[in-house]
Order: sequence, then C-alpha cells, then structure tokens
Amino acid sequence: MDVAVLGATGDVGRQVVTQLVERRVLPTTSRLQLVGRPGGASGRAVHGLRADLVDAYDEHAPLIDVAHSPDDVVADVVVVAAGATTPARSGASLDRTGLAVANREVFAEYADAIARYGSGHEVVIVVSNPVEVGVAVMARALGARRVVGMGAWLDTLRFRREIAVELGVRRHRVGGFVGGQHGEDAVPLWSTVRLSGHDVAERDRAVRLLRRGRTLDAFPDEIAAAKAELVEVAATDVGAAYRLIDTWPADLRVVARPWMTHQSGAKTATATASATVDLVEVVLDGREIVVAGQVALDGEVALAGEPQRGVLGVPLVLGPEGWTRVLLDALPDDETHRLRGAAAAVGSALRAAGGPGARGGAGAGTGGVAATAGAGGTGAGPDRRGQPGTGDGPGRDGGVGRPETPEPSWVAQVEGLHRAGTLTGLTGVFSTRGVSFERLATEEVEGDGDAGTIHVSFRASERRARALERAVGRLATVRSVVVHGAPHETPAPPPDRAR
Ligand SMILES: NC(=O)c1ccc[n+]([C@@H]2O[C@H](COP(=O)([O-])OP(=O)(O)OC[C@H]3O[C@@H](n4cnc5c(N)ncnc54)[C@H](O)[C@@H]3O)[C@@H](O)[C@H]2O)c1
Ligand SMILES: O=C(O)C[C@H](O)C(=O)O
Repeated sequence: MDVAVLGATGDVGRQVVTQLVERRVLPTTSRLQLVGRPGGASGRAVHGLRADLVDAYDEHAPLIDVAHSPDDVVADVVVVAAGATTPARSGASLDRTGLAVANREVFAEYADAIARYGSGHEVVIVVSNPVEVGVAVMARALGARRVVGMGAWLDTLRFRREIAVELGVRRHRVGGFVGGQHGEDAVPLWSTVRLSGHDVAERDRAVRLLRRGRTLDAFPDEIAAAKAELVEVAATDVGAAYRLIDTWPADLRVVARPWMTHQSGAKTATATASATVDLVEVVLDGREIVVAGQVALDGEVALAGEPQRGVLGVPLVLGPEGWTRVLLDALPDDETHRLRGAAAAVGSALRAAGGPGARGGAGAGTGGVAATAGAGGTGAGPDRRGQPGTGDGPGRDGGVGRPETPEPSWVAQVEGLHRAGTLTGLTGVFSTRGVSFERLATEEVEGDGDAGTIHVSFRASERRARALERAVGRLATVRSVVVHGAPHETPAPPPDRAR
C-alpha cells in the first residue's frame, strides 16, 4: 500500500512523513510520495526531504519518491497537510475561518485531480484546517466514505490524556471520544468515557469528580474566559500560563493547552502527525477500528431526532475502504446541544468558505456539503453521481454497480530493473487496486544487463489503466512503462490514417 503526503515539506507534513517511516508503518516495498508545489520552495525541498529521509532510515525506509502536481498523486492513502496555516505566535488568532477561503482552493485542486486520475479507492485523511472544509470538498469529489478529517482524533487523544493525567494512569487505559468541530467547537463526549479497570459505578464517580459539577452548557464561555486569562498571564510568563492550565478541568484543558502552544510560538505538529499516522496505520492495517473523525454525514446520526447532513466530528469505524459506521448512542442533553452548536458552526464555516465545495444539501441546519454516500457505506465515487465516462470496475464500488460489459483489455510493457523486489512491487501496484493479471510474461534480460521487459495483461477501465501506468512508472525498480490497448481490442484506425 502506498501513501502520499500533500504539503510534505510543511511542519506537519514533514513530521507525518518522518513518523510514517520511523514507526515503520510502511513496508520497504511500499511507496511514500512526498508532494510539493511546482516552482515553489516546497517543489525544491521535497527532493531534499527525500534525500534526508533516506539518509536517516535507509535500512527500513519504503520507496520514497516526489511529485509536484496534483495530477501526479498516486497512492492508496492520501494525507492532506498542504495549505495555509494560522501563525504560531503570541496574540495570533487560531480562528480557522480565515484559512477557509484560501485552503478551499487547495482542497479543490487536489480533490479534482484525485477524482479524475486516481484509482477510485484512495482513502483521504484531511489534516489541513479548516478540517471540515477539507472534508466537505474532498467528500463531494470522492464520496463521503473515503474521506476522514483527522482533527477529532487529535482532540480525542488530548481528551484521553487529560483524563489519564488526572487519574494518574497512562492514556491507553482511557477510552472516550471528542466530536464536533475541530478546535474551539470541539465537543468532549463525557458519556463515552470508559476507564479500564473501573466498573460502571466507579467510572461514573470518577467522571463526576473530573467534571467538577459542570455541564457542557457553559463550555464556550469557559473557553473564552480561559483564553483571556491566558493572554494576560502569558504576557509575562508562559510557564505560568501552562501551570494555570494544569489547574483547570480536563475538558477545558483539551482546548486551552494546544491554543497556548500556538501562543507560545511553538506549533502542534508532532502530536498532529502522531494522530495522523495512527489513522494511516488503521487504514493500512486492513481491520476496522473505532476512532473519531470529521466526516460528511448523510443522516447516519440524529441529534434531538434530527438527522444530520453535513460535516461533523463523530466516533466512527474506520477500515481499509474508509469509514463504514458512526458509533454514537443516545447522548445526554448537554452533549446533544453542543454537537448541534458545532454542526451549526461548521455550516457557517462552510458558507464563509463559499465555492462549489461548500454548496449542496444543508440538512439539519449544518449547511454546506452534500454527503454523497448512503448509509450502506459503499464508498460512493464520482461515478455514482452519474458523471459520464468515468466507469470503473467492481473494486471501486465494493461490488455494487458492476459494469455489464467487460472492461477493455490492456497490455503494460514494463522495463524493470533486474533485482529483487521488481515483480513484488509490480504485483503490489495491481493487487492493492483490485486488478488481477490476466497474463504476466518476462523477457530475457538484455542490453546493459540491468533491466528486462515484463509484459502484463489485465482488464480495467481506461481511467484505471492510466492510473496503474502512473503508479507502476513511479516504482523505484521500474525504468519505464507503456500501457496500450490489447491488440484485439484496439479500434481500427480511421480510414485516412489507414491509407
Ligand atoms: N487537523 C489538525 O489537527 C491540525 C493540526 C495542526 C495543523 N493543522 C493544519 O495543517 C496544515 C499545515 O500546517 P503546517 O503547520 O504544516 O503549515 P506550514 O506552513 O508549515 O506548511 C504548509 C505546507 O503546505 C504547502 N502549501 C501551502 N500552500 C499550498 C498550496 N496552495 N498548494 C499546495 N501546497 C501548499 C506548503 O508548501 C507547505 O508544504 C494547516 O492548515 C494547519 O492549520 C491541522
Ligand atoms: O494548526 C492549528 O490550527 C492547530 C491545530 O489544528 C491543533 O489542533 O493543534
């Protein structure tokens, strides 16, 4: 399985690629694509970043390559870390609405290219802010089920850590989720908290103590007051500001601590990347695991009886094809109320972002995006919205919408290096995209003795054949590849060219 990181040279992107390699999430036969901007500093720096990663991790690094155009993104999992960010300095606002308009353009450019040239299987993890705008734009182009915003998972890990610290245990002994909008409209779902080794009565008592008699009703006001207080204290002593945060309730700390980190001049890139790599790992792992994420809902969740249609952070089941289910039981009133508030805030952010990604079904007051997948979770892609000419194979729709006529046959002529891993890499590109070989033949190694020709016959839509050609061409063990229609299916040339 291959991973592409958009914005790989940014603070977050650089951490994501480093942790992907350092945590050995990708086997050596997988490909990690570092995506920069053509012509800009990042376009140059991706080459240097690649060299640096190989220098550091040669023993276990995956194949690492670079790309400079959205059209060249080829991967099974795409991490979106490109775009503008809020400055990290004292007095800077973390209000993400200011980023929405600029980053919507970035999201749209990549979403269109992946929809047009991708395999139809990519799972997209949106890190860039506003996460909800990124999810809305990507989900519209690629289908809701293939797109997950990472922010709710980072907020969830922060929530678990703050609870763990107060109870004197490690984070992995705490369960529970944060939903809502990433950032200040995050909604700590206290009712989902589970503590390992505690029975229900012990857990209820611990949660009561942790909450200090508060509900979420005053949460937005508490956050505003906390920020004002931190500005004052941090003006003379940043250390004292962090000590002040330590005295606050766990849920308030979830929002206040990262906010203070940005005010301090540091960024939150390490924790952000760690949470992102968790999600990549889940998708690559092949199993379904419960996480939290921002997703484009199409009525899978009802709040106070109202089905939600729009982007919202919720606990969900994530697996190799994207997210399949939302796991949200009936909630107490204060959590329902805050989630509805967050949904409304997301709606406003999407409207402020404007543009095509923010138009569409505005159910349940959430505004914004039209989620395209139904509750069945078949991973709707652009084809399913009836666009012509993008028909794709069964792998794309999870068995739904199988084309009635057989897909055309193709032959790939591959110049592959005469070394271990060439055939494995080649078969990996096809198998991870759900395309079987009809025939594979190798020729004698000739010429300089370093490379030989491999012929692969397969059936696929033209779009997928071109995506495979690009993916194979990017293997480090491949010198060149040409895919052409199998001879018996090549249409006869027009009469004037036949003469
Ligand atoms: N979801 C989260 O939990 C979370 C946490 C931290 C940061 N973020 C977000 O991640 C994003 C990246 O943050 P960062 O600190 O790495 O920023 P950064 O400024 O350090 O890096 C931004 C990267 O995006 C690229 N980029 C900028 N404009 C682009 C464009 N128009 N097209 C393509 N690439 C472009 C840059 O070349 C660079 O590689 C920001 O939107 C930030 O708000 C999200
Ligand atoms: O970069 C940011 O805007 C902050 C980030 O989303 C975070 O939650 O740490």
